[in-house]
Amino acid sequence: MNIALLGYGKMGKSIEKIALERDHQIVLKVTSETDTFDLSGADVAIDFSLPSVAVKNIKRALDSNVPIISGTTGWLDDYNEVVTYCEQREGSFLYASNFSLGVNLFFELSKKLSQLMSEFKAYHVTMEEIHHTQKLDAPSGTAISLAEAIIANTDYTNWTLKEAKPKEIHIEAKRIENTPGTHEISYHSDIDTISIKHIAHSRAGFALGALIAAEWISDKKGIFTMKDVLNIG
Ligand SMILES: NC(=O)C1=CN([C@@H]2O[C@H](COP(=O)(O)OP(=O)(O)OC[C@H]3O[C@@H](n4cnc5c(N)ncnc54)[C@H](O)[C@@H]3O)[C@@H](O)[C@H]2O)C=CC1
Ligand SMILES: O=C(O)C1=N[C@H](C(=O)O)C[C@H](O)C1
Repeated sequence: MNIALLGYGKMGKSIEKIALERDHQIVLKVTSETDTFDLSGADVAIDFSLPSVAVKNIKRALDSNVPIISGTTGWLDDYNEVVTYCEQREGSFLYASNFSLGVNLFFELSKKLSQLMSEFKAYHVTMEEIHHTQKLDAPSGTAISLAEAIIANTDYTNWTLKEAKPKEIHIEAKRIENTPGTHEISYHSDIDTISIKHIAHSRAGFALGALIAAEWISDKKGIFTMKDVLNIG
């Protein structure tokens, strides 16, 4: 496949490495230095850029009739607008807050745990996410996905980075040098704590998942998630 990389930072470079190993070609690399670009030679576009430019990039790919995968986090207030834009153009679009197989399994594990724990009111849930110090958004997109799924399956109402009131999920966002991404969910009672944790050892899982999604979407039309790609959940 001919791949356009919209964003050629830490993730763009990780994706390029794995794409070449899987016999794909990188036909375009867009960075903050790029003035104009042409997507006509691309079979698929992969956006790992910045929260402030992701929507523009996604719309640009849809305007060019190129299927678009987005992993950029921190822009989801505009998600519904992007879905409508894609539907109007009969395009192909897939967003995932986390492309790694491990985290997508962790999403399922957390959902099941939240359903189980919703019956046991002595426990309250908290979350911790740790990422590298260059990360622009907090909490992580993955933490938001995890929290939203807990809210959908329990009587928690919202998440907060501040001190949690009853029915709120407290998320602690830590920033530590060279940390690719760690997420831990804990259910606390006076007697004990139950925790589940996912630790990314590198960016390879995110990059491989994004490429698998790009290969999968290249001959499809519609709006998708990683559940469609991995056939889980
Ligand atoms: N969904 C997932 O599995 C993952 C998502 N992410 C997210 O991906 C995004 C990028 O992460 P990193 O690569 O670590 O960031 P980074 O800061 O290393 O790279 C960002 C890139 O975007 C480029 N850029 C700036 N303006 C642009 C524009 N107008 N169009 C296209 N590119 C532009 C920058 O020049 C840079 O190359 C973040 O939002 C991060 O949260 C990161 C890892 C995994
Ligand atoms: O910025 C990152 O690095 C990551 N961002 C994603 C997120 O916000 O959840 C996914 C992963 O945790 C790495």
